[in-house]
Amino acid sequence: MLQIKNLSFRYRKQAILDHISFSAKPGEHLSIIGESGSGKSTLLKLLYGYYDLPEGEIYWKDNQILGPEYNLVVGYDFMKYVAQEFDLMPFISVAENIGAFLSNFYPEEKQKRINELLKVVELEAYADIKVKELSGGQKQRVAIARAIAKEPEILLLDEPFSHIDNFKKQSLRRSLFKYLKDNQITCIVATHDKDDVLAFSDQMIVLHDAKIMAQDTPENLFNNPQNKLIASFFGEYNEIENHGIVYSHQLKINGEGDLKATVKQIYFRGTTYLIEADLNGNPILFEHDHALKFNEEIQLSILK
Ligand SMILES: Nc1ncnc2c1ncn2[C@@H]1O[C@H](COP(=O)(O)OP(=O)(O)OP(=O)(O)O)[C@@H](O)[C@H]1O
Repeated sequence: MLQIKNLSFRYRKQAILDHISFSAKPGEHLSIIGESGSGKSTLLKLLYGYYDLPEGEIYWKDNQILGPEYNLVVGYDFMKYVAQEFDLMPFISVAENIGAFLSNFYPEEKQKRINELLKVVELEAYADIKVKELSGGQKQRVAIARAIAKEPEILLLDEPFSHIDNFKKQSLRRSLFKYLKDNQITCIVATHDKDDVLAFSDQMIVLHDAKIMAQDTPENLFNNPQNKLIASFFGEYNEIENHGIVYSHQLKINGEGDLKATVKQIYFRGTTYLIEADLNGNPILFEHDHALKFNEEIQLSILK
């Protein structure tokens, strides 16, 4: 079990994290979300032992995670951290980077393991290419493969797919997160992307004003967003008098609906159109299966 007890941290005067506590079981997938600057990366660095803790404690099983004051070399063998700036060796190949920390004692085993990792991050075709010749997204995938090469017990991922294009992102995400679950590797992911969370996380933590604003399963937080910050992570939403937070997909055109609005903007979104309408002088957003006309009068009802 990963246990974070009463952790507080500041860089200078401003509190970045203020009495944070949570835990994660072996094999669990936990996401940390929050606005830019809310302390997600700082929290991952603290979990890794990158900084000394002024207050609070972090444990993995019976090991206390300690900072540079106690450890000559930052980090622990059972934990790997993939930062936003991945620290690779540019002049050697993708395969050599991935295998850099694997034992040379059994070369065949090592090659087999490298091939398996190349497959997880879908880089088989790039095995012999030097890392300096890769794009940012390809480098990110090498960094992930290298981090899981020695099967850590915990993997800390900071925006793991931020450099990866949409063509690759979906399948890579499924492949990596399935690999981590199958191998019972605890995974803590700092992310801005709901698609990293919804289908994969066992629990999610929302950081705001240096505190944990909410902690629950993605399903519960999605279904009952307690505030606008949480709703905005999941998608477009409205705040409607007497109804509270209503996602755009929860509004439907209905001749008997009691919300009378006028269409003002239409945005094509692929499977649906996002329509912005005027409701008593305030903008309201809803999804619809086809485009509507500018200034068309409509009636909406809420499906919750
Ligand atoms: N080394 C540092 N020295 C001083 N302040 C720092 C340092 N690193 C981060 N900060 C500040 O701490 C706050 C939290 O930063 P952090 O990188 O943890 O946020 P984040 O939630 O990961 O942001 P993002 O989503 O943009 O990556 C920010 O205000 C940032 O400016």
